[in-house]
Amino acid sequence: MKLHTLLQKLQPYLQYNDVDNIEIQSIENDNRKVEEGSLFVCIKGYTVDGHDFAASAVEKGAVAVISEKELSLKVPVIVVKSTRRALSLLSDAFYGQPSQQLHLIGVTGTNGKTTTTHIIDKILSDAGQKTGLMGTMYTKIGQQKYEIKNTTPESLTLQRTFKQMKDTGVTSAVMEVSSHSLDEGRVHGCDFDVAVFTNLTQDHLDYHHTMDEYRRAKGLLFAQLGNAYHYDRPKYAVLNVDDPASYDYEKSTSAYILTYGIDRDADFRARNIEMNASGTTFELDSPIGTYSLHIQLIGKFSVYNVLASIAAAFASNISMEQIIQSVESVAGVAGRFETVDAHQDFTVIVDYSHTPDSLENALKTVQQLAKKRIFTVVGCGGDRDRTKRPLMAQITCKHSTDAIFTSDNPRTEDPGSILKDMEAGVKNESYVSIIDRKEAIQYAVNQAEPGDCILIAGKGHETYQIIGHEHFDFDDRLVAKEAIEKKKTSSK
Ligand SMILES: CC(=O)N[C@H]1[C@@H](OP(=O)(O)OP(=O)(O)OC[C@H]2O[C@@H](n3ccc(=O)[nH]c3=O)[C@H](O)[C@@H]2O)O[C@H](CO)[C@@H](O)[C@@H]1O[C@H](C)C(=O)N[C@@H](C)C(=O)N[C@H](CCC(=O)O)C(=O)O
Ligand SMILES: Nc1ncnc2c1ncn2[C@@H]1O[C@H](COP(=O)(O)OP(=O)(O)OP(=O)(O)O)[C@@H](O)[C@H]1O
Ligand SMILES: N[C@H](CCC[C@H](N)C(=O)O)C(=O)O
Ligand SMILES: [Mg+2]
Repeated sequence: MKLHTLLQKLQPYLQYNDVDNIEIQSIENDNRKVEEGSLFVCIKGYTVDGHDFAASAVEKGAVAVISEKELSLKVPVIVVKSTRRALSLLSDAFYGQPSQQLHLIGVTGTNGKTTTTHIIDKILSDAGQKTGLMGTMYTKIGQQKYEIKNTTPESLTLQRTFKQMKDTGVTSAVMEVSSHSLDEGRVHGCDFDVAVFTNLTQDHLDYHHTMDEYRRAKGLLFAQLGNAYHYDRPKYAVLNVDDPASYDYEKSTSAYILTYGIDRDADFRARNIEMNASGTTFELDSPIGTYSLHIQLIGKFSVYNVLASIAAAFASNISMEQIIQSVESVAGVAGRFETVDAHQDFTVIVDYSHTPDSLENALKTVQQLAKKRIFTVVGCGGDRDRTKRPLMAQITCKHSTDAIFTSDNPRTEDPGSILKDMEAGVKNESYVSIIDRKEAIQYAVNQAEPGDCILIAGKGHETYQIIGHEHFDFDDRLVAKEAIEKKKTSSK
């Protein structure tokens, strides 16, 4: 593609000299990936400044550079106010605006994004569509899964992935949209058709600093959604009426609104919810009638995720009969309230609750199921929101009989200091702190008696533990199984 054509997408009112004949073969924002013919975009990051790598990018073959300041280089340097924004718009243009050719559903909110995207993906693929999915666990194109670094990748990867989806026949894509990605503008240039809001509770205050800022970041998804009757495709915002942030988002979007909820009246409302160990039943009021559902998922929070998914699928023109058939057959998402079965006589649940709200929801659900003691093994991630640590410790002590604090992913923080931050929230409570997560799980397993329940919270599907900058193999589900086997062997 000609650089001149690309730049017109960026700043159509500006004339560019010396760029007429420059052909761009690729866009890169990492000098290590630059090849002959690349356009290098300098991003001032949180750890390093991409502008420092511009000269090296040119040596490797970059034919032009997008920068936030003048640079003295032997290739044209185009100065823009925000290179992150430029990267999003240029990537969208370079790959032929692929998201406009997909039915794109974005899901944002503190908790439930991964679960909701998976339910929506199942409904759409059961309806015969080839789908794409992007989120915390992986990128999926059809049945093929690819590793992913961020929940929402940066714009270059994102647009390249949309192009790959489009080229392989995907018609609908569903993705998690993190608050970080909205704040950094990774999703500028994405043409969303449906935007879903799950909920807003405390997390990521290390990044956003205040809940107002965090709420504003999530709201950007609804603000960028576009008009209800713009283009030939209607746009929908799917909002949770039981969460007050929805009222802000409703004001910030000009898309059609579909609401869901349990406690308040909504377009999609669940009533008469009944839960047992094998699933949940409820009555669903919808704009086109009332239905009875039995889902295999457990907990009030699961009902919210199912309602959000139903509304998003409805906005995607799937019939209610098809939607209900699909949601009733969803068995669960890996690492989300996943039970570990090693033929033991107590229950072990691995769950990805790593925020105060999700931990409380998970524990309240465990309380409804547990017959006897509840052991909770939980830690808090390092290099992340410190203020959630004492809260998570309080919630653990409040809803468990036995609280066992341990390490999550300490990253570059001292695991002992993270535990101290947790312990500060529960000065008058009883708990045990065991830094080593494997030992903590073994401790809970050794104590558990028939009928007890162990909740291992925080790491869900993760198959690693990050200590320092290194990833070590660690899977709560496997570690719990091994611990159970060890207990059985030692009691023989
Ligand atoms: C704090 C934050 O958001 N960081 C994100 C940010 O990284 P950064 O700004 O620090 O980048 P950097 O490493 O300083 O590099 C700056 C520039 O120099 C370039 N570079 C760098 C080194 C080099 O040798 N050569 C070079 O050219 C880099 O390619 C980059 O363009 O931009 C990167 C690209 O988009 C992200 O991968 C990275 O996410 C890091 C890994 C991260 O941990 N992010 C978390 C906080 C996050 O975004 N989480 C949300 C999920 C949250 C949730 O699920 O609730 C997410 O969407 O993943
Ligand atoms: N709707 C919900 N409301 C509150 N808690 C929920 C909800 N859905 C799931 N949870 C809890 O949050 C945990 C994480 O769920 P999920 O992975 O779907 O969320 P997420 O928003 O994708 O999280 P992340 O921000 O880490 O990507 C689950 O293990 C469960 O304990
Ligand atoms: N998307 C979240 C995941 C947290 C998972 C938890 N295990 C941790 O490491 O804190 C984050 O990056 O903050
Ligand atoms: Mg997720």
